[in-house]
Amino acid sequence: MTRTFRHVVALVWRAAPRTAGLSPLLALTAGLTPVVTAWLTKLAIDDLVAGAPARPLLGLAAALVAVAVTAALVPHCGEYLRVTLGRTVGAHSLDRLFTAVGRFSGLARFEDPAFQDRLRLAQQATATSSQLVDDAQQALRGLLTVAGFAGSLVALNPVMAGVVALAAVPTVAAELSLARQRADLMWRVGPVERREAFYAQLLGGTAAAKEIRLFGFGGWLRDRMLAERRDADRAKRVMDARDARTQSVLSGAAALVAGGGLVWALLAVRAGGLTVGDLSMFVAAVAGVQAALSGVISQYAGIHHQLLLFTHYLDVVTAGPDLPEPDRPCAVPPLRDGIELRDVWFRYSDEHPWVLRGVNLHIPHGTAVALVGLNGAGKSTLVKLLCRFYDPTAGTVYWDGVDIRRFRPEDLRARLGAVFQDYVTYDLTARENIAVGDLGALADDERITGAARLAGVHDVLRGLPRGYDTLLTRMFFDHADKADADTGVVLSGGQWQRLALARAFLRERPDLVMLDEPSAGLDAEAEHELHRRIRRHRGRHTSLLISHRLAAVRDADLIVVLADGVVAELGAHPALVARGGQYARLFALQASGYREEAA
Ligand SMILES: Nc1ncnc2c1ncn2[C@@H]1O[C@H](COP(=O)(O)OP(=O)(O)OP(=O)(O)O)[C@@H](O)[C@H]1O
Repeated sequence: MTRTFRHVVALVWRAAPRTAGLSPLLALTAGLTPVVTAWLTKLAIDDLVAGAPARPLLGLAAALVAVAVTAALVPHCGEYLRVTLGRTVGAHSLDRLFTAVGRFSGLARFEDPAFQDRLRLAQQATATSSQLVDDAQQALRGLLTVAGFAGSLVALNPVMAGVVALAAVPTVAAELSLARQRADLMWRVGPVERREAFYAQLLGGTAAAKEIRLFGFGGWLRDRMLAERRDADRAKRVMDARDARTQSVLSGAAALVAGGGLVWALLAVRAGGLTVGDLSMFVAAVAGVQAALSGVISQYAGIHHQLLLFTHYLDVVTAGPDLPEPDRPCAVPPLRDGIELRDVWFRYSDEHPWVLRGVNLHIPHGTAVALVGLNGAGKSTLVKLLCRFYDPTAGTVYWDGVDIRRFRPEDLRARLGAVFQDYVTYDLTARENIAVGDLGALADDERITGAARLAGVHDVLRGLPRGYDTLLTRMFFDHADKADADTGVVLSGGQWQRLALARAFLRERPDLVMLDEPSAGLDAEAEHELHRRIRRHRGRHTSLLISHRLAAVRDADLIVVLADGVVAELGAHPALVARGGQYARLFALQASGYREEAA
């Protein structure tokens, strides 16, 4: 916690040094105002009782007015500073968080549920950092009030200071214990609330809307969501009851101690040991210290909770690289000879089964290689290894004879083009959906339309209500313009797939293009046309095509059949058919399907 606290202070200081410097000054002013008011009141009462002349009295009254005006203004300035500081710190920490996330060049960390949980909590920390600033400021202010009263009382009458301290003890003890319990509760309830949010998202989002309605399992999800909510509420109710009980006992005890103190002070005034002004100071100090302390302690609870969230934030921003980085990275040369996988073994983690069990494969430069195999054979995994999203568990991938671990991942990826099986449909305009393949082309109409033409989607995009600048989502509309078709459209599955292809084609002259089932969403005619275009575009570049439709890969220079984690068959289509192995069997099966359809 101390480490986190130090980091948070440094973060706040870096984000907004001037505002961060001003905040304690305001807290100091706000914290000491009640103490100064109590002092001035005590002095005025003592002067009154002693029958002092009007001038000093008027002076004290003027000072009281000035302090009252300051006390009225400071909270507004403080609120403005607090909100500003909170926003600046929030934006700064969000920037740092996602800069750190962007540095993770592999995928394994993102697929780890514990990391996902941590990232969510870290994001929460950045979103609520203004609360942390607020709590810290309020706590500082409360501490100053307590210290001011305590110092004044010690100077005035140490016995009185002792009585006030005694009045504060039950408050401190109970509030501290409650604060810890509340922080613990938030921690325990967090995962329950996240599960509730997950079910709510499924029930209200578009992703599962079709299946929920078709299969009718909305009620089942709702029950689960409500069960999570009930669990969280039950835990909170227990805490609320404990809170109410403790607070009642506490308030009673504090009132008793304060009342006892008051009796003692009254008797002391009567006996001449204290002045009437001292009595007013005593009353103000007891009330001020008790109020400030209970505030400080509830703010402590808030700070504790926020610091816990920031611990996750720190874990993410200080995490080391997820893939080993080369000490002296090599430049990635243009591919000349080819890519070689030598005895590559891979599994997603020690708990997962082996996916690749010693793959040996040479992808010669300038050839069209097709990768085929049954579901789960490891084809997409192999593509991900070529992009270095993971490192092989054993074995090596060579790029013109150089181990790809000696390159910076971003340099290697700059030479690749790919369409993944699970390509993304971005809720952006058509132009932006293509341009994310190479943001330098965002304003370059020729390149954008060229890529779209190649992917066979240009006519569709040109015909949209706002052409390439049409938003490809109905997500961001408010109620007022939802009937206006110009505000956004939804594409078909095949059209989206072509858009993803255009994104990959945008990158100029990649050394290796990988297409993982690029035509799965296309009709047969469109698929044929697409492959014709890809072949034309490929020119002398190396390509790796994954497809379950073997007719689409028969023209490849080299067909690789992946089975049981190894390369089971390798060769051109005629040779593989002649060999009569798995490829020949699958090809015959698919061909007979088409023949039957034709018949
Ligand atoms: N991120 C992952 N974490 C753990 N296991 C994974 C992950 N991705 C894939 N797998 C597993 O690895 C194996 C190979 O998956 P992969 O997607 O590479 O197969 P594929 O040949 O592309 O299959 P398909 O033809 O169905 O697309 C499968 O058993 C799959 O469950």
